Amino acid sequence: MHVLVINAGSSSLKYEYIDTDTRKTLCSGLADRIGLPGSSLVHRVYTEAGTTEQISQKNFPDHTAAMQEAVTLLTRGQHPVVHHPEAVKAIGHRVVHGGEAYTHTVLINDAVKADIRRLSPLVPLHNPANLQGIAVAEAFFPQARHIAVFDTAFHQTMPARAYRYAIPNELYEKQGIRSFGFHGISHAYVSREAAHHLGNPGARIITLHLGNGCSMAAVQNGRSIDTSMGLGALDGLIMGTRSGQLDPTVIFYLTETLGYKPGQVRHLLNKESGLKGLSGFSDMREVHRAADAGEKEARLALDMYAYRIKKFIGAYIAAMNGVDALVFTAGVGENDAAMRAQICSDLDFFGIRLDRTRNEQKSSELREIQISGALPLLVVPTREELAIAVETARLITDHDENP
Ligand SMILES: Nc1ncnc2c1ncn2[C@@H]1O[C@H](COP(=O)(O)OP(=O)(O)O)[C@@H](O)[C@H]1O
Ligand SMILES: CC(=O)OP(=O)(O)O
Ligand SMILES: [Mg+2]
Repeated sequence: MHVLVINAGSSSLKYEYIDTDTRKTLCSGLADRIGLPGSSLVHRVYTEAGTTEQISQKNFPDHTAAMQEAVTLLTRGQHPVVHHPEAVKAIGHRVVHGGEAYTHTVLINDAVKADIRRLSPLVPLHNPANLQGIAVAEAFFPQARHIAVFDTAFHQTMPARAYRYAIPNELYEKQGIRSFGFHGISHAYVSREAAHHLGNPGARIITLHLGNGCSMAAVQNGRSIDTSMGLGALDGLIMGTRSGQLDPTVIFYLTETLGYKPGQVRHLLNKESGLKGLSGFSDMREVHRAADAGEKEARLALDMYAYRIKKFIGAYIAAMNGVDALVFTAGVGENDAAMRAQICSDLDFFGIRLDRTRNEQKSSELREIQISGALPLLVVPTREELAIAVETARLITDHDENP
């Protein structure tokens, strides 16, 4: 089946057109800086002959304008991939928050959209953008079936002892306040690839998704049993611009003593914190450059980032009474050998011992980076879009076979 996958962010729109039978991406695109000056769309088409790239430097005032351009390039670009928008029959959308109701992929209808909207305050950077992506795609592809694949769904297997907060019961029972966890599409995909590689479906795996947003998961028997994000996508690890875990007292102090408004606190913790708050840079490559140039704040940011991750590794080894593999994925996890080395340093008590040469090698395939005989340390490139496409195709096939 051919599936168009849409991953809408607050100021970006990513898409991939995937053949789920061959697992091949036929074309992909990224529009960024939507609504800002200097927006652009990079559209790539992959053929037997190689990759062609078309860059559109137009200004995209909103996601609709970016999608319009994507449709134009898909149908009438230098290498059209579909001949008419009507040829697109299946569209898979990444939706970040699905709450407790969505443990699986679903066909999008008005009730599903209302639920995604209701959860928006919990993930202000994500669900509103996802809804916009759905609206725009529905307008351009009214004949297609639109499917939501949720970042929260994989973590719905967590036991109550992991997902509950120690606050009065009625806040869970009546208001639904609990931990959900995110990046589930990625944690599920890379843990499955790792278990397959190890030949052990029951493996205890710790997955480290280190991108702009960062989270870890403890996966046992293919099920998430704990994860570092919570009610929203702010808890846990230090991220590009998000704080990760902190004592809630910080929030009371900001609002009650320093006079911050709730919206200012939300902005501070989502957009001005993390690596950016510590070093001035949200992009890990720039933090490294600054640290290498001797900037102490950047060095401390790297130390804090790695230290936080080490503590979660320890926690998840305890949660699973052991571990069979660690899996690094996403932008930092896949590409940043120096950070992987810092995270793995001084964890030999757990059998974690990195091989320097293997760690430095670059590849777009799954690979092992531990010294021989040590705990498997894997780098597994995440393919969230492929995972969304496969889920979308599966749901549509199920529907058609059992209408
Ligand atoms: N070679 C690299 N070395 C270090 N960090 C990298 C490298 N390539 C990408 N990154 C980092 O990966 C992060 C983005 O990860 P990515 O998974 O693409 O994010 P997103 O959450 O937007 O999908 C950025 O902090 C970027 O600096
Ligand atoms: C949930 C989340 O943090 O997603 P992203 O990494 O795409 O921002
Ligand atoms: Mg990502």
